[in-house]
Amino acid sequence: MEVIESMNKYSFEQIVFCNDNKTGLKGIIAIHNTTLGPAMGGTRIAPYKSEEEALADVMRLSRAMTYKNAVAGLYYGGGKGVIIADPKKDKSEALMRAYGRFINSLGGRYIAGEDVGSTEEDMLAIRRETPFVIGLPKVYGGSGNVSEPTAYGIWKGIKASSAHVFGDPSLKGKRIAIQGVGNVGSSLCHYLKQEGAEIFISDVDENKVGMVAAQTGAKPVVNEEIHRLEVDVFSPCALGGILHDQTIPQLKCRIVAGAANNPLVHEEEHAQMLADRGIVYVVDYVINAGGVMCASNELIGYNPKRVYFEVDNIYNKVTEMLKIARDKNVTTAKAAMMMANRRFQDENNIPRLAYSFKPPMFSSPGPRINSEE
Ligand SMILES: NC(=O)C1=CN([C@@H]2O[C@H](COP(=O)(O)OP(=O)(O)OC[C@H]3O[C@@H](n4cnc5c(N)ncnc54)[C@H](O)[C@@H]3O)[C@@H](O)[C@H]2O)C=CC1
Ligand SMILES: O=C(O)CCC(=O)C(=O)O
Repeated sequence: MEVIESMNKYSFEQIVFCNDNKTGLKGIIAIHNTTLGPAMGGTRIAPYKSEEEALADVMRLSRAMTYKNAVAGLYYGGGKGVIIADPKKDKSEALMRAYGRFINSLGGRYIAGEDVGSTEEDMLAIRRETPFVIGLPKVYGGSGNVSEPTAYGIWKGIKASSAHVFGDPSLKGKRIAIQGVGNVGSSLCHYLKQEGAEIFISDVDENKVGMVAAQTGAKPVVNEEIHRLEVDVFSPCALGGILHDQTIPQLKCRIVAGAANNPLVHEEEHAQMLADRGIVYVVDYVINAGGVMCASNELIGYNPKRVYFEVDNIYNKVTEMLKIARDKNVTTAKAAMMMANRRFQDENNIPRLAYSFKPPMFSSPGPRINSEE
């Protein structure tokens, strides 16, 4: 892959490759755009098969953060990090701290948070090296696990899309299929259960399916079949890249709305394909902003009441996106991009907060790191 060529094509500002022989850290930080403020986004830890795969993932995730933060009304730009490692086997505090030192060297241009494979404890390890991290445990003044407000936002977004498609936001009796019952998917099930929806779930991890089914009454489905179910809403809450030329024709739903980042393999082309089939696609970065809205609150003093008040607004953002798409006869992907671009125009004359953010260094002694350090 021609890296700078590719940065140029998608208007990336900076990509940082991180290597630390001592701890085995191999990471990439992609800063897409800092027009609205410092780049903010989670760090994903995954056993990528190649550097190319990791680079492609971090670039795509990073771009989505630019638009997510913009549509959410946050004063942050878009960035993301990836660490090439198996989170179950290869993670250590020393490795996370080495990564934290790379983040620190960027002087606040990138603020890290959690993503798939990283935890609150990992954010705490990073915090020992840099103030430019969010998603800390609650006992350290952080917002804790942000999956709960993410799920709340997904629930609200599904209700908004239901109002648009069926003329009623109520999900009572609606059939909803959720692919992936990890942190967000399982929490979403609880909201849907409260409302009396009929829930279908799948996951590659059978134990999670069993547990969530027992707690919520959701019906387990074979993972390969979940997207083919005849339902009102298909909610992808696992990993991205699951909707493409083969799977889109198999869908039998009216709405696609879930947490997974980048569920479409090709954003525009597959958004069009869904629209052509009469399926309403709720753009990932509009509906799944609850996590970053919550975690970024830490920088102004975490307040759960304010978080839920702000995340509630996802209902209005989804409604607005669907209205733009209908009124202008464009895909929802284009409509969401229009909303993000309007934000960039609105902010053009506002002085940047970007690099004035300097929280104090972390003072707790915390756990010891291993003797290698
Ligand atoms: N946690 C959050 O606050 C946010 C999460 N997201 C996105 O939402 C998605 C879910 O996030 P989390 O629940 O936090 O992750 P998680 O790792 O807790 O859960 C993901 C679940 O998907 C399952 N899974 C993995 N591959 C699968 C496959 N091919 N088919 C079915 N199930 C599969 C896993 O076993 C796991 O249970 C991710 O794409 C993440 O990037 C987006 C915004 C915020
Ligand atoms: O929750 C965070 O801190 C990061 C948010 C993020 O990376 C995402 O929304 O995909």
